[in-house]
Amino acid sequence: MGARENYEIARKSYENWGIDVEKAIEQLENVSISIHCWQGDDIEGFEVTKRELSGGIDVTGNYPGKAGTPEELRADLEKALSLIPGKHRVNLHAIYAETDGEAVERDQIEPGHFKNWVDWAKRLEIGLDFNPTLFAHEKASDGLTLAHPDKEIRDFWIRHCIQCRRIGEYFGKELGTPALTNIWIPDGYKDIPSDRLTPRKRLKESLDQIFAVNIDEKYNIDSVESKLFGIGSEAYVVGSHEFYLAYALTNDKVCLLDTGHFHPTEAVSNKISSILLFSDKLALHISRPVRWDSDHVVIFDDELREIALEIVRNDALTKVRIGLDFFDASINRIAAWVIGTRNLLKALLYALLMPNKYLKKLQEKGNFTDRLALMEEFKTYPFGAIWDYYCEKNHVPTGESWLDEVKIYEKEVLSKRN
Ligand SMILES: C[C@H](O)[C@H](O)[C@@H](O)C(=O)CO
Ligand SMILES: [Mn+2]
Repeated sequence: MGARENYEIARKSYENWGIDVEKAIEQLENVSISIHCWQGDDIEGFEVTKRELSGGIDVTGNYPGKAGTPEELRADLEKALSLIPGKHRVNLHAIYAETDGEAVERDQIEPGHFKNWVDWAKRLEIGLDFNPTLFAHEKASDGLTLAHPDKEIRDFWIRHCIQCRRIGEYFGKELGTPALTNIWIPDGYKDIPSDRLTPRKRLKESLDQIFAVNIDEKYNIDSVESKLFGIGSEAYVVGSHEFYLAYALTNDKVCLLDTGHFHPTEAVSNKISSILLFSDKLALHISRPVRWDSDHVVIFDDELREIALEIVRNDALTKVRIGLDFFDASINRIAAWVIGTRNLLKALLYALLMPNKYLKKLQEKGNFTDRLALMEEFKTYPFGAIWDYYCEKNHVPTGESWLDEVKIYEKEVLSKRN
């Protein structure tokens, strides 16, 4: 039986529950995932002055074929994008600037250093998102940046973040879709602090200065990303969840939740409805923490489906900017992007194909038996046939056949790199 016939049969099973499969497909086609460029080169970037990764994050593995130039990274991203259904965005970091061999300090970077990325995005008709890089730098060597006691260091990073917002604005203007410029900082302490408040006051003041520069939200949207702990900041992180949630809500900024930045038993899916009740915007970094913020490739697990369900059930597909954030150097890096992004899209399709309205009604009536029974039965509905049809409709390989293309690319391109 062909994919089309399988799809028709599957569609009927969903339609028996009043689910409009064509509409679900249409909704998914409008979702743009922000795909992080840093999976492609283990967060090395292209700065002329090469620096070690720091900031309490780490990439492990040494799978061959890593992108070493902007051209290679763009080619790898293009390969990955060709295997993922739909139109997506690419998320850049400041360290991916192209400065023509000249060492440019981070507080001096400019939109022009990202012209090649913008030209590339124009050709692909995709949007770009952005992040200042407040790690892997001598001015962040003690693990403090925007909350640093030294004003000179704080000012350096404030200037960097302002420049990054201008770069985001440039992306938005050139590409016709607002960039999300996300601030994440590593600031924290390894051991129990004697004063938690003062660094937080400094971070608040630094953010106020960064956002005092007026940039039209038509072009650039600002988000702030919290964290629970990092390597070397186990006891205290200045930009905690409570800090940034309060900051975002009181300053009309977007709160960004990274799924690896909470206690291991805490679920980000459970936070989405609460935030959306008080804000009309939210951003996510979907990752997979394994025992800690390990940034494993996203898999089709319970929490991913639950996050997708929360976005769909609450009609929030247009309110939530969904991004990915993982970096695994132990497997083919293009496969990592494809696996993670396809899984996220699968989870959204799964959520769109649930009888969400009916399930809500069951809960309101207190019929928890039917609620549980249906939620479980839908796990084995013929979802795979709808997914295959979706891939076919969007001209990308179905099932695992995309892997053959990655293998060919590995043989013809990656294996020839130094
Ligand atoms: C490289 C990213 O900006 C970084 O992963 C950040 O988003 C983060 O999640 C740090 O743990
Ligand atoms: Mn993140």
